[in-house]
Formats: sequence, structure tokens, C-alpha cells
Amino acid sequence: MPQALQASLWDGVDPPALGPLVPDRAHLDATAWVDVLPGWLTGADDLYQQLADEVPWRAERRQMYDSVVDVPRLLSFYRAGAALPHPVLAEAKQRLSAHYGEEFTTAGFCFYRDGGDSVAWHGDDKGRGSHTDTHVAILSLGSPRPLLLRPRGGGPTTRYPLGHGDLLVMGGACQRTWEHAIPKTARPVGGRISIQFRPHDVL
Ligand SMILES: O=C(O)CCC(=O)C(=O)O
Ligand SMILES: [Fe+2]
Repeated sequence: MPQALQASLWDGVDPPALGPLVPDRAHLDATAWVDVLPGWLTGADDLYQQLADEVPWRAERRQMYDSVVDVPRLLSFYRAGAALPHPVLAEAKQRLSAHYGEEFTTAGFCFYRDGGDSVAWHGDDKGRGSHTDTHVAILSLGSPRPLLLRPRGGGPTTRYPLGHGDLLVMGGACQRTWEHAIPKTARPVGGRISIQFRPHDVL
């Protein structure tokens, strides 16, 4: 039986639904923190497949020193005001805005097709995040992949496993004083879709 069909027989009877928004906070240091809520979104097997099939994914290429290389993941960006591909994602955006007291306006989608896809160490600091405390909320679907965090000045790496339906929110000074990454893995992993909700001018 194909994997996608099998998954939908197990889980497809339940529509996607968000549970209570009661994350656990870990303080990375005095000014940066991470909130984690495993399984915030349930019943999302069909949603994962719908997003994989229907989001207008783009493959990007970027200048890297003197060559142009493929960005190792597929991307799609829903700007402020754009209709999201499923109502439960609009609900997630609205509930995150109410909970964190800052309006999440945009949604970035990343599709990690397999363990060869990744995002290198970076902060979301091409905007307000370079000088202002803000939030970046990540909803993870599909195969589990760890999100790594490390202080910019150097120091130990912390690993947050992100599974199907899990929420992770980076807050405070996290985008300018810490870096995050999704490393490649040689393990055989399936696809993962990450949805990043960001406030105005956080990129
Ligand atoms: O895949 C993720 O959850 C993180 C993606 C990310 O850090 C970014 O697109 O800025
Ligand atoms: Fe990021």
C-alpha cells in the first residue's frame, strides 16, 4: 500500500484541529527563549499531503561565493493578507497573534524533501529582527527533523526535535543573538513541511 494512502487510513478520519495553546518555555539566556508545544496540530496527515501537492513550491538558486547553487529545500511565501492554503493555518496564525500579543502577518513554507534538504545556520534578522525583540513561530508537519539553536558568540548547540504537528516559537532576542539550523541527515527520512509565521518586517 502506498505510504500516503496508508497514513490517511490511519489518521484521515479526523479533520486537522489545534489543541489548547499551552507551550512550555525554555529560557536560552536572559533575553532569548523558545516555547515548545508537541502535537499542537492533530489530524494533519491529509493536510501534509494537501500542502505537498498544492502549495506553489519554488526551487531557488543562490549565489554562493563564485558559483550559483540550488537552495536545498523548496519554498513558498504567503505575504500579509494572502489566503493560506487551509483554514486551520489561518486559525493557527490568529491564535498565535492573540497569545503572543504581536500580529503574525506572513507565512513562509519550506519543504524538506528528504535528509539531503536543510537550512544552514542563520537568524531571521533581515528586518526588524536585527534590532527588536520579536517572535517566529514554526509549525512542523511530516517526518521529524531536529531544529538546532546556538548562541551567535559561540557556545553549545541545543537540539529541539520537531515532529508532526509540533509548534516551536522563538522569542525575545533569539533572532539577533542566536542562530538556528535544520541539519542534513544521512538517515532515511521522509518529507517535512515547516510553516513559519512571522510578524511584519521579520524576514
Ligand atoms: O524548517 C524550519 O522549521 C526552519 C526554517 C527557517 O529557519 C527559515 O526558513 O528561516
Ligand atoms: Fe529561520
